[in-house]
Amino acid sequence: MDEAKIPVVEFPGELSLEREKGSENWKELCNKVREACESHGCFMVMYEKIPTSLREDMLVAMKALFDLPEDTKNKYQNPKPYCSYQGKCPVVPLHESFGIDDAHMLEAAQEFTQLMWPQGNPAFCEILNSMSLKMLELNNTILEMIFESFGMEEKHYDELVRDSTSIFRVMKYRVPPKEGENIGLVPHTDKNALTVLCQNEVQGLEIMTKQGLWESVVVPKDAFVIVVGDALKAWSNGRLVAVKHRVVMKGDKERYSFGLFSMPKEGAMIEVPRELVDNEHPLLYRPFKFADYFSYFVSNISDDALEIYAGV
Ligand SMILES: O=C(O)CCC(=O)C(=O)O
Ligand SMILES: [Fe+2]
Repeated sequence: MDEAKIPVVEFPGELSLEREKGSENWKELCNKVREACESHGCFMVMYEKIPTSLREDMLVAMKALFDLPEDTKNKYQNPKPYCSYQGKCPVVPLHESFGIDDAHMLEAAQEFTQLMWPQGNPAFCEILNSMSLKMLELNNTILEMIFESFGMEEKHYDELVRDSTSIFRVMKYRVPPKEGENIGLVPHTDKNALTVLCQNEVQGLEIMTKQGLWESVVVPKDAFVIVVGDALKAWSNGRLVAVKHRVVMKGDKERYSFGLFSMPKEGAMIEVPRELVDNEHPLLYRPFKFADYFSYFVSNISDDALEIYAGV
């Protein structure tokens, strides 16, 4: 299998949004980000504002979480689809995950930690909370860059960020059997707006090219992978690509990954801004409530859910 050549964008260490905004460097960076979302629907970011030590702490903390007894992990139930603890799902037997709402808010991180460790685990809570906060900041920065590059009014960005919520997912993929199933996560597009992913050193993420071929994404140790989801694809009138991806396990090491999934709030509408419709880009999606689309997807799992549900 070929290795995917997805763009790598370096965010300068001193990237301070307020200071850099409007500068030529900043504009160049914004264009790079948008172009990557248009051509590939994903890219990698080197982002020094999340220190290596925090990433390492997160991976150690996650291992302890997944090492808890099955009964304890099963206590985590969340009414949102795909968020409750998922252990032995027959479709993806190697996959285990938790989806935690708004873990960047201290109370949410505390509540989750308390459920898993009734005797307390302040270190876990602190790591979970600060990692999700920093990943949410990165997510919002990238959204802002996309808006800037489209030359759109700031009010759109404000609306999008104000009307969004996030889920922090922690995932473990078991070592595959020598012979037999090695799929870690089935092919899908993310339904949310934008995803920021991070993983341990075990590779396995694959993306589908526009030609329909699978390519492996080799993620460098310090990189974050950014993935465009259906909500952003629809909002951008199809200009940004919601890339199809999956996880395939090989070798004899467990894979751990975690991701920040930002998405429109309950009740929020996705509507293509007028600026993104013209003769060359006729309107592709009608306005719709994200939550309704998500419910539609959950009950009609289909690769073309977005086109069927919101296509004009
Ligand atoms: O584990 C990964 O790297 C990818 C996870 C993913 O695609 C998802 O949870 O939607
Ligand atoms: Fe995904």
